[in-house]
Amino acid sequence: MSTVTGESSTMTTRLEACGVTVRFGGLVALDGVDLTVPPGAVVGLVGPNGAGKSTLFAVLSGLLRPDAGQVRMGGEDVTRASASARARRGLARTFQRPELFSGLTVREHVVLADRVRHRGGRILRDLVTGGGFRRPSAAENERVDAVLDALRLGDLRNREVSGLPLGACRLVEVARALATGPEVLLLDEPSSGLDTRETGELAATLARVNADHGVSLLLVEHDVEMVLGMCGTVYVLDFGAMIRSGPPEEIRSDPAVRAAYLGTERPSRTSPSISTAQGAVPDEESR
Ligand SMILES: Nc1ncnc2c1ncn2[C@@H]1O[C@H](COP(=O)(O)OP(=O)(O)OP(=O)(O)O)[C@@H](O)[C@H]1O
Repeated sequence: MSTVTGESSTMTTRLEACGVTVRFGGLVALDGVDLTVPPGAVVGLVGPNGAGKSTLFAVLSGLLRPDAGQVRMGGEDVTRASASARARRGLARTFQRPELFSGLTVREHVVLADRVRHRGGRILRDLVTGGGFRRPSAAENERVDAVLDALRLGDLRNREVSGLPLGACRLVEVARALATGPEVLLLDEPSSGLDTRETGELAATLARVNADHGVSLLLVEHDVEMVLGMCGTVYVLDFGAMIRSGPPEEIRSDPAVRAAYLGTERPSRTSPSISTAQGAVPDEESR
């Protein structure tokens, strides 16, 4: 990406996809896709079923290497960097189905993440020697409590995560991610399985995390309303192509976006296996 003066603007972005193409056999799942996550931004990625959202998420998080194009962090090419190498550079993620350790408490999840950040490779030695389970130091307690309080998880801190409601498990994942000190947090379908009230609460919490910690957020979501409500910039994928990006008010009224969601005026298909679009972009009147 260049400015009109030809000066590269990539140093101002935390995470970037540049011309990313992914093919699965004859199917073009992503076709030269661009996406930018600036510092402190809340960015959303939406699209009908089969549009390529999960594929782009996998490329950005380092689980899938693209056939063409680049992924950059802070302007540096990380396309060939592993997921763990990207994590060390400040990328964290949550999962559609929370990946937590059932025997550990909420607090222990965050303590472990804090130790990964502050003790680095020594945590492996600690786990072998039993040091990983030592009592947290005063400094660790202070940092962990700050994260738990930020996510309003204080009352649940000593509860084992097994048995917690899904909404709380999602917050534990976010807390664990925050404790690693990320610059960018990728959220994979954060509203999945939550009801309207829980989704609203989660959106408010994420907005607070973004405002208070300056962490850039990228949400990949089926819940278009959640994305339009909380993101400053929304990207819309359809059939592997980025058909629009812009502020929510533009996206909401864009004819191409509405057509993509309503399944009309579709571009020609690259594969007959692509499923029918579901859901619709809500208009202002129906909100
Ligand atoms: N491993 C794979 N092998 C072959 N085709 C794949 C593979 N993964 C995804 N696809 C295809 O790539 C296209 C994009 O899939 P992807 O899962 O990225 O879409 P999506 O937008 O996340 O869809 P959904 O909203 O339904 O989760 C689809 O046509 C899908 O069938």
